[in-house]
Amino acid sequence: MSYELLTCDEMGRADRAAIAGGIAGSALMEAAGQAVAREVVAAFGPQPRRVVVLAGPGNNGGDGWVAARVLAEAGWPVDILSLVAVARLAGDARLAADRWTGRVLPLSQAEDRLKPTDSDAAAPVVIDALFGAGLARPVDGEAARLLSLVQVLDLPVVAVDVPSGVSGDDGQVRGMAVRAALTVSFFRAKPGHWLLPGRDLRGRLVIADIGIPPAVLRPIGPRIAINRPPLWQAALTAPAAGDHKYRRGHLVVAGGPPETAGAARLAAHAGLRAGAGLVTVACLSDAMSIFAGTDPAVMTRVVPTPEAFERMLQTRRVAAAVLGPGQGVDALTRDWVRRAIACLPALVLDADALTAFEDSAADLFSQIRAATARGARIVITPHDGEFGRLFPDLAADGGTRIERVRAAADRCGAVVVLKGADTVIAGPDDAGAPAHGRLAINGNAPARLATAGAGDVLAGIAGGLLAQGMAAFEAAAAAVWLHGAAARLLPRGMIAEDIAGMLPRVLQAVAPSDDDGLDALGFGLDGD
Ligand SMILES: NC(=O)C1=CN([C@@H]2O[C@H](COP(=O)(O)OP(=O)(O)OC[C@H]3O[C@@H](n4cnc5c(N)ncnc54)[C@H](OP(=O)(O)O)[C@@H]3O)[C@@H](O)[C@H]2O)[C@@H](O)CC1
Ligand SMILES: Nc1ncnc2c1ncn2[C@@H]1O[C@H](COP(=O)(O)OP(=O)(O)O)[C@@H](O)[C@H]1O
Ligand SMILES: [K+]
Repeated sequence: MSYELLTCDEMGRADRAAIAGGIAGSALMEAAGQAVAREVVAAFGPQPRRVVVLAGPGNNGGDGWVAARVLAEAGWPVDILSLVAVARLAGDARLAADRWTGRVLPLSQAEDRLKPTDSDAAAPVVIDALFGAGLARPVDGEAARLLSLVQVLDLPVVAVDVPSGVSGDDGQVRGMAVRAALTVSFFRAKPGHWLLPGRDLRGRLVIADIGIPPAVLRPIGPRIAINRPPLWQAALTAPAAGDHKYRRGHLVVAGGPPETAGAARLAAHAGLRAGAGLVTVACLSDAMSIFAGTDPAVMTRVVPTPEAFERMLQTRRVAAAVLGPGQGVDALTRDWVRRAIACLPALVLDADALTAFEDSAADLFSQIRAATARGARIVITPHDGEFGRLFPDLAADGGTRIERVRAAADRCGAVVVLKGADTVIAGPDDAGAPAHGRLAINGNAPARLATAGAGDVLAGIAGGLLAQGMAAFEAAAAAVWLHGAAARLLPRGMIAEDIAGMLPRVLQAVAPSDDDGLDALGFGLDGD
């Protein structure tokens, strides 16, 4: 199983390298089209069913012509609607079209042929081979008309490479796209298969081997990956015989005022579950009874002044801290954050610890940079709203989600976890920094995680992993995946408090260095 994701440009380079290495482009296209046909048969066969191929002007269309021929040879009734005349096709796509011996329907017959007829046992299957990696502008005109017909008729769609109109680079829809039941792509998946709305529109994803040798990736050096355990599994620490609780890592969670104390409680509990040896909530005296009276394994320490907080961080063998959940958007939070950054080896800044710097983001970033320069591991975990407060220019006009998170990590020097349904984790592109420009897209989080406090749990998990010494990028990516996996084990109706309780099962499953343990959870590594 491969975890790298290739941008359309990187995929093109892989393609060209394979061709330069002696594999004919037409052979790659043949393999791609055959894979599409094979998946159509597997999903909709074995009884032949009427198929309509929508073929575009480039190589994506070429794959469609090959699939059409292979299906027709297997006895499936196939029609082709081509966006351009065959005479206008070039290269491998032209070769593929020239091998088609059936009819090519004029676009004026599209509606007639797409509509289910009385003689159809089932609605026709549409192979969407209009545009793939070469999508250059919004889909409009005839292509949009064809896709609208498919959408209105609600036909089952198999997309070649990506649903036409979805950008392989960022999952955004340019113009229009229709939802596929199945997408067959080649060699490696693309970021657009995993970022919304592309992830939603692509349906089930099959990545077919079309004979491109993996060695072509070496000079390309892909830096985007789907967030899966092999990315960080080796960095998880297991309790060792000689451990005591301080050696496993002391995590401090900043506790806020009584009315929002639940957030820090969730984070503290999750930090313990993630494996911190001990967790202390630091708070003012008015909240002490709340923190002390709840989670028996979590300790509480009253720190009446910022100086007392700093002294505690310096004298209690603190390995990491989580600041922000329910802490309050005020000068006191800023003060605690500055002191924690200045003296701790590892830190998660979430929620209020980010919002409190809305008007002084540059100040926060310069402190983070100074700390990471001396080796501190810092993770920030904004949702889109918090991200917009710290990076208003990037949020307003920062390109794709990937580009935005990358630019944010470069600017602030921390590992950035941009939370959402398709959480993205990015490390800064500093030469020599351990995270050096790496980026992971998470795909395992169920929508039921959109519940109050889920983010506090995530911050606690990340803090617990940092406290055990994990590198920042690995800890952040692992936390996001473990959080999603834990939620997936819970039924609808789950609330934030339930998540940490599933961590033992999830951690047990990912502890081995192979993937076998994951099967025990009841969900495999494929698809999502
Ligand atoms: N890489 C690999 O390893 C392999 C890749 N393979 C396949 O190749 C696909 C990439 O092929 P590709 O580069 O020819 O691009 P493709 O997606 O066909 O689009 C380009 C054409 O569409 C046109 N066009 C674009 N946008 C448009 C719009 N909105 N509205 C109208 N027209 C628009 C554009 O026109 P132009 O911009 O030139 O005017 C051009 O004619 C890839 O997705 C995969 O399926 C396989 O064969 C096996 C190996
Ligand atoms: N639709 C969704 N699908 C999957 N995960 C989601 C979805 N919505 C939110 N999440 C996840 O739930 C958590 C919510 O965090 P956050 O926005 O900070 O909420 P809170 O402050 O209430 O804890 C994040 O980890 C986010 O990635
Ligand atoms: K397509």
